[in-house]
Amino acid sequence: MSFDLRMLGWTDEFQAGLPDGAVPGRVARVDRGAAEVVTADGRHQARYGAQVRRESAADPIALPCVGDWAALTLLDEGRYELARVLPRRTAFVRGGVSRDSRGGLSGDGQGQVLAANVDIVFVAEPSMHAADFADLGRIERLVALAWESGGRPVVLVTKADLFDRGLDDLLADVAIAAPGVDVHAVSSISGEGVGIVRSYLGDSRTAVVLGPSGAGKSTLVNALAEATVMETQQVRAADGRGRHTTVHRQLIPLPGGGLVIDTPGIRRVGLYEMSDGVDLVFADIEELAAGCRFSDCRHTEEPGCAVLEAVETGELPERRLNSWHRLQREAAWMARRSDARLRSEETRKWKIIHKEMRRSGRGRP
Ligand SMILES: Nc1nc2c(ncn2[C@@H]2O[C@H](COP(=O)(O)OP(=O)(O)OP(=O)(O)O)[C@@H](O)[C@H]2O)c(=O)[nH]1
Ligand SMILES: [Zn+2]
Repeated sequence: MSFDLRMLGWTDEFQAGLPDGAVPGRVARVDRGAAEVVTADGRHQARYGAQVRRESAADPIALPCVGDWAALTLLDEGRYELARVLPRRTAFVRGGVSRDSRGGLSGDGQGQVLAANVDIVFVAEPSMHAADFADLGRIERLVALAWESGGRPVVLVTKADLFDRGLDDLLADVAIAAPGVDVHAVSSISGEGVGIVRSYLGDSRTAVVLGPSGAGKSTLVNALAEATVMETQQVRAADGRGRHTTVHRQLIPLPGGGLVIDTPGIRRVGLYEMSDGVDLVFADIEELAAGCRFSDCRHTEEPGCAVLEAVETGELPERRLNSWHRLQREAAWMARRSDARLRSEETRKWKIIHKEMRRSGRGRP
């Protein structure tokens, strides 16, 4: 089997970062200490070289992940070694990482990259979910994550065929929740919108599909792939197998061009904490907050809260403030749960707050 590297997303930019004599390959799956890579002449298992082992021991952010482009060295025995990860264009990172001033990633030894070099982030939100309508707050959260990754978010209102009361109104609401982001209605059953989704994957771009369980992600990927590359809920229910036992392909080339990355980590990515992205999505609230009397105002019941005032006057939809509160709670919860380092910081913060309270308490008449 042979592959045209360009069809796998190889660009001049990556070519420029390839050391002389190295063979380029794209990571399709990772295991401990080794990766499955796709090169121009097929699929190979490649063990990590000394540099990768050294760098990733210091900071797991340097570990190869699905979607990475790698420089491979051909060993004598015809085997490949993964010598180096080429600079990532975009990355979904979980925990402990921030972007530096140049937009690059700098880890603190805690982060993990879930997928790399993703160009398009489809945020799939079902128009109808059981008896519920689309959840605008969830769209905001996933769009925030998409921006944080460096990829371009596109919102897909899925299962559009199930929605029988004013889809245009719903799409208009979604557009408000995701400013500056394209929004499309999609039905994998009727085929509506599937062509539009495909059009984003021109020039061999790489996409992920984020969204809650049951949003129709697998069904959509199967429609794009024109084949069953992923098991949908129906199939899983039918054969009674556990939902997460299925081993499916993680880097899926589509017949019409473009690729989709799907890994268990990416599927759960919506649960992870986020910081910068939330600020971007809630720039309106951040701006209003500058007018609050207290600089650490939580916009709940504080006197002189400019955000609550804006809700009262109708300037800020109350739903948006509620979303912001929920995101703050979730982010704090996830951070507390997933990161012992943050946990100790949290303790320290509360110690300072309590000390501060005692101090100001003493100062009162
Ligand atoms: N009516 C309708 N049903 C759909 C559509 N897309 C998916 N479904 C159904 O919705 C259910 C869930 O679809 P999946 O594709 O498995 O959803 P998923 O987002 O991959 O779910 P997880 O794998 O749990 O994350 C299945 O029963 C699908 O047949 C659609 O466009 N219209
Ligand atoms: Zn406030």
